[in-house]
Amino acid sequence: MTALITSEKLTIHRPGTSEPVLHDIDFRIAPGEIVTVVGPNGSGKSSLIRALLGHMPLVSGAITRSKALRIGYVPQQVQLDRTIPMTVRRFLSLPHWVGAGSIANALARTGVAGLEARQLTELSGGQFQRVLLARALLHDPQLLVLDEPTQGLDQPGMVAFYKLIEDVRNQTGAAVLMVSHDLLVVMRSSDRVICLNGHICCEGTPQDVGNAPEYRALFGTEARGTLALYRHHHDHDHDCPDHE
Ligand SMILES: Nc1ncnc2c1ncn2[C@@H]1O[C@H](COP(=O)(O)OP(=O)(O)OP(=O)(O)O)[C@@H](O)[C@H]1O
Repeated sequence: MTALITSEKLTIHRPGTSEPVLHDIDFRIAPGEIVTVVGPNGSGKSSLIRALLGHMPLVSGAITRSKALRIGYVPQQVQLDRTIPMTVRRFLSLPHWVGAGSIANALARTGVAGLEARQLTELSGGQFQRVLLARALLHDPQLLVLDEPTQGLDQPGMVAFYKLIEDVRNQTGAAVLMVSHDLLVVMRSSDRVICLNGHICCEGTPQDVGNAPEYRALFGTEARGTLALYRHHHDHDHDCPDHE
């Protein structure tokens, strides 16, 4: 299948220096795929995202994006002055006007229907992340790029959010490229995981990566055990609503 974005031997430096942040990154994401990038702090996850989006200069290598690719991006840091009054409706209509129907659909799709008139300052962390996701969905993206989308959410909030991402993928067919620290839950909903530390240490299915010595060296064996826990297949019922 034709990839939405590929990179070959991608190398980038820390801005203004000749110090490599990432080197020799071969990457691809296909339509409908959920790919998660994990790695320690400073391992270059956000830099990879920014480079793939064309926001960072390449030192060497090449990036190819499919023609007229529609991307919905939620950056790691959303610069918002939360003291300035702004309704959800207004936020979703910036910088381009968006019709009421599209706003209502996007909010419904992300599980926060009816919040149009609420002030951003009044939203909980989980509601705000869902509003950000709704904003990224407004223009019918083929690729959703989410850099640490569950910051500030508690464990049930994270699990619910990743479930929502899976639902969105299933409903819209959009591919999803995510950066996350939430090893405990994020890998469960991924088709493919890339473990980064300046270069690609290992990649593959969540199970493959969880078993990889490179991954275990970075995150320890406990992460693997937890991953196994989250990947297991249930053949019984119980009362926990977030647990499939
Ligand atoms: N604008 C910048 N100016 C200087 N150095 C930068 C800049 N952006 C990133 N870096 C450096 O590049 C390296 C990779 O940073 P990056 O944010 O990509 O890592 P990360 O894996 O996303 O980290 P985290 O998990 O902490 O978000 C770090 O050493 C960081 O200090």
